[in-house]
Amino acid sequence: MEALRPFYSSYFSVALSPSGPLVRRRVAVLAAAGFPSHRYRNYECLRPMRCVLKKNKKRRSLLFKETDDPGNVEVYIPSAADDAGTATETFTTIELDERESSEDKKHTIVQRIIIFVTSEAAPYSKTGGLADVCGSLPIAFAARGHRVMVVSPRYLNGVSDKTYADSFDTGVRIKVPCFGDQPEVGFFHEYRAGVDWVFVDHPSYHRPGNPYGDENGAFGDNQFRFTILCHAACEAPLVLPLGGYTYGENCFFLVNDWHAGLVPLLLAAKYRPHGVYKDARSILVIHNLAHQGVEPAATYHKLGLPPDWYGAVEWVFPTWARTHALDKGETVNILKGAIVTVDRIVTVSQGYAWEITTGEGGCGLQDLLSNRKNVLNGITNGIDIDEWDPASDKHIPFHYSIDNLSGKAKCKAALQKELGFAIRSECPVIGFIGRLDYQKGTDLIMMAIPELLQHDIQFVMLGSGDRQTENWMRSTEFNYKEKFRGWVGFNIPVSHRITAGCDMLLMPSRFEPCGLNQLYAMRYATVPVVHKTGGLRALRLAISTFREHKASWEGLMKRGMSRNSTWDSAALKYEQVFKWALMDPPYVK
Ligand SMILES: Nc1ncnc2c1ncn2[C@@H]1O[C@H](COP(=O)(O)OP(=O)(O)O[C@H]2O[C@H](CO)[C@@H](O)[C@H](O)[C@H]2O)[C@@H](O)[C@H]1O
Repeated sequence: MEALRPFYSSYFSVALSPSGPLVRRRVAVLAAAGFPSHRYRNYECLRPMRCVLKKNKKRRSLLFKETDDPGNVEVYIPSAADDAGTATETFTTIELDERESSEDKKHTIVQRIIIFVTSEAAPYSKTGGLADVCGSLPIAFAARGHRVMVVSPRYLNGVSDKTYADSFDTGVRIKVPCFGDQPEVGFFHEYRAGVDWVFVDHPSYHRPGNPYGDENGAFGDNQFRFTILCHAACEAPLVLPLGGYTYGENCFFLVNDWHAGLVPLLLAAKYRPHGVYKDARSILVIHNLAHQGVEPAATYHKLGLPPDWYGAVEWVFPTWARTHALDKGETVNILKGAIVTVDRIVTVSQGYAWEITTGEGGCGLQDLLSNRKNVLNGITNGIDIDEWDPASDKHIPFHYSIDNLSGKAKCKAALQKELGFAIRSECPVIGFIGRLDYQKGTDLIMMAIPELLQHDIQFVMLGSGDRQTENWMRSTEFNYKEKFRGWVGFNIPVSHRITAGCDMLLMPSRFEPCGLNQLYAMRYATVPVVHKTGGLRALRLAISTFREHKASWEGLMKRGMSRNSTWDSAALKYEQVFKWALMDPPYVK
């Protein structure tokens, strides 16, 4: 019996084993045993088997023992009733398929240990595109053979609670030294799609509203909430025995936006002086530079950093940006601290990587970012093609594909009906989905709507955020019942139905680090109209093309649909960045 190990821990010996063929052999055993496919990584060589396994949803534990014979592995597969798994006599010897050993040789990806730190990750928590990226890129990495953990808060607000239902309490509690105290946090865990989803638990994450605020505005203690997230994320790889093994120190931290920005500072100031994380690397992923985590300088001592590290986060606003005569402009800026300590920086498109080094796009940080140009890269986001697929989307009433667009017309009619518009195929339906703020150019829509609604169009707007814009949406709907619907709120199924049912998606963003909605729209044969091509003037051209040049319009729809926006090429580029990060010693030793 001592040779037996429960499946869950053996899984991670699979994942961590440096020996390729052995890894493949054990994974092949899991597949041959009919173990649900989401329990092991999506190695290329298993694809043929996965089709069969998808039907087998039954959860069973699996024990195995190694044999000296390299061709065979003995596995114990208890029946459901027998799940305690104590009998040893039911071992079965499984011979490995030849196909797999030959495929082994092709698998050349270097496995990395990757820790995402993020304030939101879909489907658990979402207010925007950050969640989409942190919900799907980790899965893409895991599918490529990396060991991946995503650390985000466990927000309980009565609405999202059910999304955490499959996570369990690891029982691990740690105290994080910050804010003049030792707040205790717990860790919940779910293993899904090859990724360890780790949820940091603390009472400050349990309240109504979204991750950052409620109807009264941003939460006043966000600095505290994300400081404990960063401390907890640094501890997670060291203290959580996920599947029996901790992730360990030799990892890559992918820190997303300012909420995770304290991580590289903690690695440099708190851990490395004590010999911990000496070989780890951190990569800052900037989704949106407009938010930097700026608070009064007096809050520095709360962050849990040594006093002599103040300079790293110190940020003095220029005189013109100060609010009153006594304001000295002295603040701490978490994102700035990350920029000056992190090993590498990635933005979510190449264009944005350049923009943030300019006065127009740098949000005050352009000089610091320019200084780090040699480690700054842009990698365009991909999209989750399982979640956003018009051929199988569970949120839309009819399905369609590039070969048969008839379902799209039905989705349009269904949307018109749902919104209370006249069901008219010849009338262009234009949509907008997004946060209602300056970045997304919603004020431009507000200015243009009276003129736009002179045309024979139907316009639907889904979004929440700026209170004034929300009120404007309500009153415009009241005044233009036939032509305008304002859906105030955050609703994922509605966003899918709008994406599928509209002819055009309007995105008059002032700046867009990458933008996901245009990628989703194209995949749904919905033509995006964006600011850069002439903004709302381009919309008039789009409307006349829709009406008068049906063949060109269909060509546009199909070209959009056939665009490859999967995560594969982005993941490959991130792997290159990992390689580069290791070529240099840690930026702050
Ligand atoms: N009211 C609502 N109801 C339902 N769903 C809603 C919604 N409002 C927004 N969404 C959804 O939220 C996501 C927003 O994606 P964006 O790319 O516009 O991201 P955002 O600007 O938040 O993030 C930043 O990060 C992303 C990711 O890197 C970058 O693409 C982007 O340019 C950058 O500004 C989409 O999935 C959209 O459908």
